[in-house]
Amino acid sequence: MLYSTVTPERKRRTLREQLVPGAARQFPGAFNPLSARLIEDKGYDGVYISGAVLANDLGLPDIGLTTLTEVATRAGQIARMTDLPAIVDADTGFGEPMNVARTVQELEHAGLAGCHIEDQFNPKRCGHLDGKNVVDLDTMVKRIAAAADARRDPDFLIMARTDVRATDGLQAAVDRARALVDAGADAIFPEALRSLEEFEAVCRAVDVPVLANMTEFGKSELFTRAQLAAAGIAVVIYPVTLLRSAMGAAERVLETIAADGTQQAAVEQMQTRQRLYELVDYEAYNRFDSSVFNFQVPGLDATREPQAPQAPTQHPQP
Ligand SMILES: C[C@](O)(C(=O)O)[C@H](CC(=O)O)C(=O)O
Ligand SMILES: [Mg+2]
Repeated sequence: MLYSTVTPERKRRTLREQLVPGAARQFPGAFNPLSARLIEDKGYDGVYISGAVLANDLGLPDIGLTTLTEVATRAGQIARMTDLPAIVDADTGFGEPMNVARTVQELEHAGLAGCHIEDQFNPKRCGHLDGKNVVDLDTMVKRIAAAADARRDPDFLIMARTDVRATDGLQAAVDRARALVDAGADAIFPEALRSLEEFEAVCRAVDVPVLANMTEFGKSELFTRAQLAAAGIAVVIYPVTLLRSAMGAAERVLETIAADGTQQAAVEQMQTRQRLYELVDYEAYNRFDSSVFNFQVPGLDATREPQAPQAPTQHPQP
C-alpha cells in the first residue's frame, strides 16, 4: 500500500548482490510507476528507467532536453512504487563534473539504486543512431570520478556507459571501459555492440558487471537471456519495450474505435478493472480504512455503522 517499504539502502544492497557476471538479470524499462508494479508482479529482478522513455513521455526526443529535476522527480516516483532496485539513465550527467556530482546526490535522494552516465557530447542522442560524438577520455574520467566521489551510500551503483564502439571501434570501447573502471565505475554499459562476441570481449576485459542493452530497432541483435548469460553479462535492459508495446496497443484501439464506432472488439486485449485494482493494491486500502475505524474511544463509538446520508434539504424553487 502507498509506497514500497523497502529502503533505498536495502535495494542498493540487493542490486549489488544481483549483479554477478553471467547472471543476466533482466530489468525491463518502466514507463511510469504503475508499470514498475507490473514488472515486480511478473517476477523480474529490477526496474530500468530510460532517459529515452522519460523524454518521449513528455513528447520530446531523446537529445538531452530533459533536466535533472525532471529526471530525478520521475525516477523517484517510479522507484518508490516498487520493492525492486531501480537503475536510472542519467544521460551525460547533466553538465560538468560538478553537476554530475550533484546529479548523483539527487538520484540517491530520490531513492534510486544506481545510475549510468555516458560519454556522449551534448546534444546527445540514442546510442543506436548514427552520427554520435563522444568526449575525450580525460573528460569522461572526470565525470565518473566525480560521480563515485559524490555518493553518500557506498552501495549506490555508478555505471559508466561508453558510446565509443560506434565512433572508434570495439578495441577503443574495451580500453575506455577499463579506464573508467579505474576511475571508479562499479559497472560498464558498452553501448551498441554488434555481436555476442563483442559482449563477451567486454565482459572478459573488465572485472565489474557489464550491462547489455536489448533495445528494439537498434544496432544490437535481440539476444536471449541465456545467450547473454553465456557471454558473461550481469544485467540486461529492455529500456523502451513496455512503452513501445503500450503505445502500439493504444494506436490499435484508437483505430478500432474510429473504424467500429466502439472499442468493443478491443476490450478482450485490455487489462481488466480487476487486474488494474490488484496492481494498485486497492484491497489494502479498504483494509486500512476499516482498521482505522475499528476502535473505541470514550464518548465516541467509532465502530457503529455509518449513518445513512441525510436527504438533501429541499429549498423551495424561487
Ligand atoms: C538505453 C537508452 O539510453 C535509453 O534512454 O533508454 C536508449 C534506448 C533507445 O533509444 O532505444 C539508447 O540510447 O540506447
Ligand atoms: Mg538514454
